[in-house]
Amino acid sequence: MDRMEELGFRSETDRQIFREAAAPVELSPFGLHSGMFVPTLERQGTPEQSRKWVPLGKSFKMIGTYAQTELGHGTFIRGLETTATFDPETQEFILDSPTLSSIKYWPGNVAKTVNHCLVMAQLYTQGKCHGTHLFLVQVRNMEDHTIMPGLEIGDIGPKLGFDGVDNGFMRFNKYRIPRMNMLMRYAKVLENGDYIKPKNAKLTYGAMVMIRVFIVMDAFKTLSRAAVIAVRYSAVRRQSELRPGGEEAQVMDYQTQQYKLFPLLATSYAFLLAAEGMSQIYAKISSDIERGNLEDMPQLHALACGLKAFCTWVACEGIEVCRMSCGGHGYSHASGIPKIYANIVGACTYEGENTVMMLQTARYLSKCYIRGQRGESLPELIQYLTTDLNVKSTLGEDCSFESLVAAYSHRAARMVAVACKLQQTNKKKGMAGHDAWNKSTVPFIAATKAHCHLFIVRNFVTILSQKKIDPATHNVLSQLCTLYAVYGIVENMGEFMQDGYFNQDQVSILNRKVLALLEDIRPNAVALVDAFDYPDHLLQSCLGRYDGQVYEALYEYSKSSPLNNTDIHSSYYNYIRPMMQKRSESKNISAKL
Ligand SMILES: CCCCCCCCCCCCCCCCC/C=C/C(=O)SCCNC(=O)CCNC(=O)[C@H](O)C(C)(C)COP(=O)(O)OP(=O)(O)OC[C@H]1O[C@@H](n2cnc3c(N)ncnc32)[C@H](O)[C@@H]1OP(=O)(O)O
Ligand SMILES: Cc1cc2nc3c(=O)[nH]c(=O)nc-3n(C[C@H](O)[C@H](O)[C@H](O)COP(=O)(O)OP(=O)(O)OC[C@H]3O[C@@H](n4cnc5c(N)ncnc54)[C@H](O)[C@@H]3O)c2cc1C
Repeated sequence: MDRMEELGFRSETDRQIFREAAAPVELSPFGLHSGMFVPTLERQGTPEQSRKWVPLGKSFKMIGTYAQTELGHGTFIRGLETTATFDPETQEFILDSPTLSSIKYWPGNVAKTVNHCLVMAQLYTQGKCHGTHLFLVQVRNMEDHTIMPGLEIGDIGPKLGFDGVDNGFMRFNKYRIPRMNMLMRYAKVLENGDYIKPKNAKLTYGAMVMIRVFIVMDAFKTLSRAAVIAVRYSAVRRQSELRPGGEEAQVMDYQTQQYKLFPLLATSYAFLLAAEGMSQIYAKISSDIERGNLEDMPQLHALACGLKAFCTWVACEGIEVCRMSCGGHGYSHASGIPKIYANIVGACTYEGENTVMMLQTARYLSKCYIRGQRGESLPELIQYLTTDLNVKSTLGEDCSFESLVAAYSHRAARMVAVACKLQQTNKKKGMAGHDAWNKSTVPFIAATKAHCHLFIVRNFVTILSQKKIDPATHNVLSQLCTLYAVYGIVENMGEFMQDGYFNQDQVSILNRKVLALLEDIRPNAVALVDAFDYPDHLLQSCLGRYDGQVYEALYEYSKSSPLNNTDIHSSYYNYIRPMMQKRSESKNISAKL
């Protein structure tokens, strides 16, 4: 922290980049403090509360996290069981974990690091429950870091990844906090216990929306790092004869290797631009919300949920492809890829389990579809829902951006319509609304993925058509954008072809185009990953080193393995030799084999 002050890093984004450089591939134990705890104090506290607590958070006098999930509930926030009951006599809230399943479980850095938490709890006052609200809770003594009386806190144990984060459990036993520790920007409890409700109960969920937006950028960061490693390694690795009798080929010259990696390279660029676009939309709508204009809150929620789920699912699948494309060395921690995967795959679960998030977006699409059918106006990003589904593709050999965006719009509009019609049919069959919904959620998930895919393709195309980029760079980026879109069609052809939108000739054009683009991109592949400019220190990879000295690095890495500290390991003396001796004694086996 002091070093960041010395270097004059003021913006949180710069500080985040510094933290990543200082502790590459490990997640900082202060990520949640800076990424959730402090921003939530700023956005959900009253001006007075923010003025009091935010400086303490930013100076790390107060170190916090976001404690919402419980043993029994993570997804269903309204089902959380931790209670915060107002006591007007003492002007305090009494926090309690009334059941085993109500124990807070998973909150990052709660086990050993933080001294405060933002706790999501069911608010009770005057004998009535007003739903979940956020409370600032001191959990450790500020002098000696001991756990405050009335709390049980511990670590939840080893996880798939996230080793830098001490995810913990926390149990409240009638734990008292001051009334003014409830974040009261939107909802309030007055001294007499009266509850003042917020303009919208979901304003309390704002911290999660913000992090979901950040996670879209994380999906880019992690996928692009894996792509850098895999593409650089594919340029260095020579294996097998491409031409009989010739020298062993760079594995990057195999068409299959290109088909594995170049679409992921294109996806990395697409996700970077999508993350930037999502952040701009978030900045605009969240500032409207802060000014009390909640009109676009549903659109922001839906977009953040959908992109967070879509991008993390695709990134995690892509990182695995990158790992496997590096053969055996990809499976070693020396490659750097397993750690990337282990740390990001949790994002398919945290900040909203992906399926649940997709269904939130689907719910929004369902409502928009109905509005569109009534001829009501729709937000710009959703207007494609009124696309004329009788129109067929005009795609030609050039696979123009316009024809590609039209294809993605048609596919998404068609699939949303299919899901909505199933929902409506279910209702007409006499199903209750919730059953009609549940029995159409599989097609809604598919439709929502198509919706997100359209957003990313359209965003990529829009930026290429709007930004001033030198012709040579524009040409390469256009190749990547076309590859991203054409590859997405080829890999999901059934969804594009179900209503005959493409004819057979157009399908052949697309299959030829994707292979031609691999050849177009091959000469620039290494330059395109170098352009991300990740230093070796950040990649922590023997395979993805900028200098390409892979085998030297692997050899040094292996020699540094702790198992090599001694020639003979203690297990020989403790287990192997006694076993061998026992065998030879019992079966007169000659010691000289
Ligand atoms: C300032 C710069 C800082 C930079 C610093 C660097 C930061 C870098 C960070 C990047 C990476 C971060 C790493 C993170 C590490 C891991 C940390 C993990 C933390 C957590 O996991 S915290 C816990 C997260 N938990 C969840 O997300 C729970 C998910 N569940 C829910 O959100 C809700 O339960 C629900 C949405 C699924 C359902 O809610 P509910 O039942 O109440 O609502 P309904 O489905 O019935 O819908 C009712 C209507 O409410 C709308 N709605 C719901 N949610 C929202 C929302 N959030 N906003 C707006 N509107 C919302 C629905 O759309 C419904 O509306 P309708 O009109 O009635 O349809
Ligand atoms: C690495 C990591 C870090 C975390 N950090 C934090 C933290 O700092 N703070 C915090 O509070 N929490 C944290 N969490 C907890 C996280 O937020 C929850 O695990 C997450 O919200 C998912 O909730 P759940 O565990 O209840 O999953 P569940 O919802 O129980 O998921 C189980 C299955 O049920 C399905 N399902 C659930 N509801 C529905 C539905 N309505 N429709 C269809 N299917 C449904 C899901 O799709 C899933 O397949 C973290 C979790 C992880 C993995």
